[in-house]
Amino acid sequence: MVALESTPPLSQHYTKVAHGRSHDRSSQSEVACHHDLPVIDLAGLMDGDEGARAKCASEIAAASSEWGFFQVVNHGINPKLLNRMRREQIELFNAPFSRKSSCGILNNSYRWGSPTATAPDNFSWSEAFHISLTKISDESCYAEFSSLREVLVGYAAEMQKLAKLLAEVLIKNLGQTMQDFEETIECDESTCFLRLNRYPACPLPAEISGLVPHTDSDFLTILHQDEVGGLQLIKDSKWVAVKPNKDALIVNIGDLFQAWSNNLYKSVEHKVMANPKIERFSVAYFLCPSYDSLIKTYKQPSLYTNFTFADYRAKVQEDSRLFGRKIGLSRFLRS
Ligand SMILES: O=C(O)CCC(=O)C(=O)O
Ligand SMILES: [Fe+2]
Repeated sequence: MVALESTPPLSQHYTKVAHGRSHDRSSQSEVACHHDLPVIDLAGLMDGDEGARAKCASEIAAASSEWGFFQVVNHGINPKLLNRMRREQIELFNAPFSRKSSCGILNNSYRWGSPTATAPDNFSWSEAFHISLTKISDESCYAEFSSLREVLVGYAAEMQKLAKLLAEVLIKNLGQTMQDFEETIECDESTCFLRLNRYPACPLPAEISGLVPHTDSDFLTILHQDEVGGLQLIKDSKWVAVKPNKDALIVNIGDLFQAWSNNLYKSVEHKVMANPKIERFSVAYFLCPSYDSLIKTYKQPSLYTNFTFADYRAKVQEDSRLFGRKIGLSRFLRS
């Protein structure tokens, strides 16, 4: 009963977008390979000797170039915090749809379906709170969900620490110092985002994606997924399914690191398959700079023009409005 009234009217919206067109999703429904995504033990980075740190750093750099995606274990984030976040997330999504869409909580961050979708293949069967972290300690953000505040604040702080640690490894691997990076990039907790995702069970999983193929518009993302599975990423032009690992967090490179590293690190397309029976939850932390931060490649000649994060977001929003999807980094390639 609760599930019924908490789920947004995805079916009605999908029907409108599809206009009775059947959707050829043959390229997406082909069976995904089951290569294992690299698993990197961060213990060496946190408290190892110089040799262990260097080995771990080179594994992170290699996975960022070859895969653009990897898993981390011994990441230092307390599993109790991860579990509490999941419980709070479920409670929040279980609220009635009318409440979620009207109460303005979490800085008006509730989204569902794909408002800009112009065709079935850019429709996502999911709902999310896409939360700017600027005001998350304000009590006024939480309405009746007051117990979410402490968990969200703690979760964002831990994710920020881990994301900064990984970013530092990737910057140093380019031969730069953090000072070089911070000359044009301002990146702290207030400029980042957390996204709570719910993928309700979907009656047409062969036709509709849980989340359509995309790359992330950030430096890097840290994802905590549940045991259901469904995340897939492109590797060597094939979709690879990520097997859930309860001890691991998933890290992926975003567009800004691909530009900064002049394509050494890869921001790869990923998507979530819809599930006909079971709902799925995930939480993503996006390491983003301030809007006026200048993204410039670490070395010349640069493949990309210099752009601010505000320029990037504006282009993504414009393309989504005009074409129903993001075009991304190729918009900033030098001609
Ligand atoms: O839920 C997932 O597994 C992926 C989420 C994702 O890619 C995103 O929020 O950008
Ligand atoms: Fe993503």
